[in-house]
Amino acid sequence: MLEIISGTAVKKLDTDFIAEKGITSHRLMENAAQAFCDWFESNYHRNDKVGIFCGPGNNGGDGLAIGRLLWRKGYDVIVFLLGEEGKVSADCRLNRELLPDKLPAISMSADDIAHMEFDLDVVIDAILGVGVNRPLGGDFLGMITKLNALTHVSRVAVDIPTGVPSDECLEGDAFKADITVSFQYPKFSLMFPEHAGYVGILHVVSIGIGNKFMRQFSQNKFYLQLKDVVSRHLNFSRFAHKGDFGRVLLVGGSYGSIGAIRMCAEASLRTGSGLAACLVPTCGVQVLQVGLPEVQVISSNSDRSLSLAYPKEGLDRYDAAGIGPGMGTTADAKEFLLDFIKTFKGPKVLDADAINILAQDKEMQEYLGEEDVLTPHVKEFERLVGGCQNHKQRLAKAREYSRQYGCVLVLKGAHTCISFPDGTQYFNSSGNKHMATGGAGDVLTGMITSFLGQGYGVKNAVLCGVYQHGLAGEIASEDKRRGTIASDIIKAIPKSYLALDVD
Ligand SMILES: NC(=O)C1=CN([C@@H]2O[C@H](COP(=O)(O)OP(=O)(O)OC[C@H]3O[C@@H](n4cnc5c(N)ncnc54)[C@H](OP(=O)(O)O)[C@@H]3O)[C@@H](O)[C@H]2O)[C@@H](O)CC1
Ligand SMILES: [K+]
Repeated sequence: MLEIISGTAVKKLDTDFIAEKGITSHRLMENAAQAFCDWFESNYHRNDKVGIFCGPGNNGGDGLAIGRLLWRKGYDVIVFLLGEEGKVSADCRLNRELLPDKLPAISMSADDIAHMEFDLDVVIDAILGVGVNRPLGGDFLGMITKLNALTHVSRVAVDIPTGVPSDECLEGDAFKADITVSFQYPKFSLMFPEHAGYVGILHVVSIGIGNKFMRQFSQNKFYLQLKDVVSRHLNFSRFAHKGDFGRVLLVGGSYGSIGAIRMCAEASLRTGSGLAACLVPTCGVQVLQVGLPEVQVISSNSDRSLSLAYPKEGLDRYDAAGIGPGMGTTADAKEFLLDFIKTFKGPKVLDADAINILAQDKEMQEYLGEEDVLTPHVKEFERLVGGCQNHKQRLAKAREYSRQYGCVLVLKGAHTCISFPDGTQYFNSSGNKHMATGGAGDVLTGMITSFLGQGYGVKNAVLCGVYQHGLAGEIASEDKRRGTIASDIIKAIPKSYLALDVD
C-alpha cells in the first residue's frame, strides 16, 4: 500500500534511495520524467502543442527531462525557463545542458512574462514542486496568473501544482491544474479539499522507489487503491447459504425520509448481504414493502419517527446494523438511539442523524467501541468535534477522535479519510465529483454494514466499503456524468465486483 509521507522528507528519501541503490540523482529524475511521459503519451496527441514551464530546482529539472523525452517521441514541444541563474540546481542544470539544440528553449525575463502571448494546447507546470517554501510572489506569481488565465488549454502539473505547499494549506495563489501527475506517492496536501481547484484529477506514477524503502518515512498515512482491497475480500464457497452472507439491520427513516433507509438497505443487498431488514417507524412499512420486496420490515410502534417502542427481541439475529439515514433528531429518535446502542451488541455503522444525535449527547459517545464505524461528512464531523480552521486540522481531529473513542471514523469527501484507533489513516483514491449527490452517503452506510454482516473484520469492511463505493460511483457516472444519482451508484455495485474481479 502506498505511503503518504511528508513533502519535506523527499530530499532525504531521494538521497537515501540513491545511496542504497548506487544510482545517481540524475537517474532518479530520469525515471520520474519517463514515468510522466509514459502517462502523457497515453493521454495526448503528438500534434498537440506542448509548452513546458521549468523552474530552477529539481521540479524544473523534471520538466526539462520531460521536454527532451517528449521531443524525441515527436511531440511539438517548447520549453520556457524561469528563475535566477544562481539558484539553478545541479540536476536542473544538467538537464538544461542535455536539451537537444533543435528543441526551442526560451529564458523568460520579467518583461517576457508580462507581454508574451502563448499559443499552446497543453501547459506543463514544472516551475516549483515540493521545494516551495513561501507564498508565490514576483515573476513566479505573474507567470502562474498568466498560465491560469489561458483558455482552451489543458493544464498538467508535474508532482504538485506550483505554489501548493506539500504539507500545509495554500496561502495566496497557485497553478490551477486540470491534472496533477505526482511522483511515487501523493503529497499529503493533495488530499485537502482546499486544493481541489489546483490539483484537478490526481494520478500517481511510480518512479521505482519500493514500498519497503518508503516505510522508514512512514507517518501511518496510506493511499487506498484497487490493488489494496482485492485481497481483503472474503471468498465464499459454492455451498454458502444466505446466512453466510450475513443478516443486516438498517435502522432509520422518518416521515418524508424513508427513501434514505431504502437506499441503504438496497445497497446492502447489492453488496451481497444474504438478508436485509429495515427497522423504521410505521409510516415506512408499506413504502418499503412495496418499493423493495427483498427486505423484511419491522417497525417501532410510532408513526412518524422511531421511538423506544420498538421490538427488542431477536435483535441478536442480526450480524451488523447500519443506523441513522433519514432518522431525524426528534426527542423520540434520541431516546431510541441511546436504547438501541445499549441493546445491540454487534458491529454497527452510525451515519447521518445518528451522528447528529451523538454530537448533541457526549455521554452517548462513551458507548462507542472498536466495532463501531462513524461515517460523517464534513459538517456532521464538525458538529461532533467543533469547527476546524482547515482540512489539515480536521484530519488531525479525526485521528484524535478515533483514538479517544476507540472507534473507526470515516470522514467523507473527495479523498475520504478513514481513521483507526491505532492512529493509522487511509485516504481513498476512488470516486469522482459526480458522486456529490443526495443519498450517496446512505449507499456507503449500506455497503459497509453489508461487509460487516458478511463477516469481514471491521478494518477490511471499511476499507473495502469505502473503496468500492467510489468505484461504483465511477462506473455509474461513466455514461451519466452530472446526471448520476444515488440509485445509479447502487445499480453499479454488481459491476464494481467485476472491476475488482471478486465473485
Ligand atoms: N525524491 C523524489 O521524490 C524526487 C523528486 N523530484 C522532483 O524534485 C522536486 C523537488 O525539487 P527541489 O527540492 O529542488 O524543489 P523545487 O520544488 O524544484 O523548488 C526549489 C526552488 O524553488 C525556490 N523557491 C521556493 N519557494 C519559492 C517561491 N515561493 N517563489 C520563488 N522561488 C521559490 C527555491 O529557492 P529559494 O528561493 O527558496 O532559495 C529553490 O530554488 C519534486 O517536487 C519533484 O518534482 C524528482 O526529480 C524525482 C525524485
Ligand atoms: K509543479
